[in-house]
Amino acid sequence: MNASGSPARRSLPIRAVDPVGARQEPAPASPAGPRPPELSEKQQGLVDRFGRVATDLRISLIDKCNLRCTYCMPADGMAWLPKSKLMTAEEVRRIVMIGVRDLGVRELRLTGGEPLVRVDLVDIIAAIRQDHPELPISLTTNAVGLEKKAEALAAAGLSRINVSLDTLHASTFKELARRDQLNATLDGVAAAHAAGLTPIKINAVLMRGVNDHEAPDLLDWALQRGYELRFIEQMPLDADHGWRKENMVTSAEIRESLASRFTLSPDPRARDGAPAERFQVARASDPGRVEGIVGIIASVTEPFCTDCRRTRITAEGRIMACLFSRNETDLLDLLRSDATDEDVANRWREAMWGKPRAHGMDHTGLGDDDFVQPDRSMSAIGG
Ligand SMILES: Nc1nc2c(ncn2[C@@H]2O[C@H](COP(=O)(O)OP(=O)(O)OP(=O)(O)O)[C@@H](O)[C@H]2O)c(=O)[nH]1
Ligand SMILES: C[S@@+](CC[C@H](N)C(=O)[O-])C[C@H]1O[C@@H](n2cnc3c(N)ncnc32)[C@H](O)[C@@H]1O
Ligand code: SF4
Ligand code: SF4
Repeated sequence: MNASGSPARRSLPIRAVDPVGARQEPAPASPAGPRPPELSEKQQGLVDRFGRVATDLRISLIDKCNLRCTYCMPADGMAWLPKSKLMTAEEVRRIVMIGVRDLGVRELRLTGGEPLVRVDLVDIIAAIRQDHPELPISLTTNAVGLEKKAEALAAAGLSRINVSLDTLHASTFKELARRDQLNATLDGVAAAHAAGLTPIKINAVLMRGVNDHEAPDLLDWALQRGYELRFIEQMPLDADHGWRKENMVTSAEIRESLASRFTLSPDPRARDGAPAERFQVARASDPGRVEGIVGIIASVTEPFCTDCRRTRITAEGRIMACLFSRNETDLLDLLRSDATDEDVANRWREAMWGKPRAHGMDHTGLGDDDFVQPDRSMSAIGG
């Protein structure tokens, strides 16, 4: 046993990799390819075959949602996981403990589905915070119902939130999210701001002919409130499988639309593995005065997979090494057996070792002929 009372861990062989060089090479033939010399325990993080190291853990707490965004969920007919198949609060806590203590995880994102739908969300956050006083814990949410929960979440130890908001018009919200909840979302964001869950980031997916003309208005709204807006290129992760590359609003188009009112210049801060490319924003009428930051997450036209630092666990406890993985690795069966933390960590390492190079394949190319959309929608993976 070690000092924390857990069974001592064996030293595992993990490939010694050159992150930069490895990214230039073709994908290894198989995840089970030659194994590297032994590294010390501390180096045994979530390393993959391409030298990337996952330090950013994203856990989906629930597959259910109270909205039905067209780019994510179907209008109806989605089968929810039974409660018995969802990770319990204690299981989530244990996974985070293993990730942080043994595998080099440095930040945690809780997502879904809609994480606010999870009744024990505050308790989950409080328990994780108790274990990890310094861990950045963030939440990605649609903010419906956040108005009543923001203070409790902040008190439990949540660090910050990202809120999805695609439009400032009630009718467009109803069309996109198939629910009439714009005001609930706006009230939720304001409450989060008041509770100090900052910096607040706003995620907007632009859909051609629906809300793509709103880009400058959304940015204006976010700047006035001190929020960091990010535009997201739509990815093929909709339950209806209706995504078409030619219909997607591209990063280039978004920048062009913003240029009607704003001047963007690259944010000098290092990107540091973040999906969003950030720009400093000034009004075209006053280009010398930077008013805030806007980000563009161009997963389709400017992929960032070479610097991916993410590891995901779905609500039913499966590791998805990549957002587009078609292979999943079950952790819940281990968690519900008498397996040790070391067994869990080893399975997690193995799963991440086999992480695809990009977009679930050995190359980037959402929408290419050989790209296969995962069966799961974004809501069922954990965005
Ligand atoms: N291709 C790809 N896109 C991702 C991934 N993770 C998140 N995204 C996209 O990025 C969007 C924003 O994600 P968020 O959960 O708000 O957070 P983030 O941008 O990852 O992180 P922060 O900036 O640190 O708050 C998601 O809605 C996805 O569309 C990923 O692993 N791969
Ligand atoms: C799946 S949601 C889960 C958390 C929460 N329900 C929310 O909407 O913020 C997480 C993020 O995924 C994004 N998303 C969903 N489907 C997407 C798609 N097809 N392409 C790009 N982003 C998508 C949403 O805009 C949201 O910001
Ligand atoms: S994007 Fe978030 S809010 Fe919209 S349907 Fe998907 S899970 Fe729900
Ligand atoms: S598509 Fe996969 S490899 Fe690329 S950034 Fe997302 S999770 Fe990472």
